[in-house]
Amino acid sequence: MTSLRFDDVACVRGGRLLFEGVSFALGGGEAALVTGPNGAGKSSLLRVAAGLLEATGTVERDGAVALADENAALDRELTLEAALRFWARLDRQADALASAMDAMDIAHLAPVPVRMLSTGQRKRAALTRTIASGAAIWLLDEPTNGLDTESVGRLERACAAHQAEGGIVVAATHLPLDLASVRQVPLA
Ligand SMILES: Nc1ncnc2c1ncn2[C@@H]1O[C@H](COP(=O)(O)OP(=O)(O)OP(=O)(O)O)[C@@H](O)[C@H]1O
Repeated sequence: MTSLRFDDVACVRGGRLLFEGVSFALGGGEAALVTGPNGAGKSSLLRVAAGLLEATGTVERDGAVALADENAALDRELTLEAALRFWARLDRQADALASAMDAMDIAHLAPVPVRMLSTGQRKRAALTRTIASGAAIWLLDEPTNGLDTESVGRLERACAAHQAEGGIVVAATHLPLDLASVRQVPLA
């Protein structure tokens, strides 16, 4: 059963305590919104959840994790489709790519080199990579940054579908994001 649990988690970065006493537990179908001012540690919390950053306390995850942050890691010289296909093959999810591209409405951008994409298009591409990953736990860092209203709706529907299939969504954001079965994780 997919799950993500933080119990009394604290994180120190650059000699500074970012957060402490963070506890929450998510099961399949549930979501969390991580909020707080600039520098509060939202991105750091997602990296802790992904196992990329050390913290004290207990972090338990059951399920594969996909982190969508500002580093989309898409080859700028490849076409969008080729860049996404590279990751989909590695994730053994080649069959999932077309529907993920449709979900974020980027199929028409398939032949465009990644370096020519606009900010919002690049963001939609990064989210497509997560949607196509097959991972049960999505960690989304400022996922609506740069997205137009329609794209925010598309992302919300993709999250709803993922949760309906038993997935978990954790989003760090300053902007509203409508997620089902959501709890707040405020960082001071
Ligand atoms: N590699 C690093 N080494 C040391 N300190 C870092 C490192 N990366 C980030 N920090 C610091 O950790 C703190 C929290 O950063 P983080 O990116 O997690 O905050 P955030 O809440 O996501 O901020 P924002 O709302 O601006 O995106 C900041 O003070 C930042 O300078």
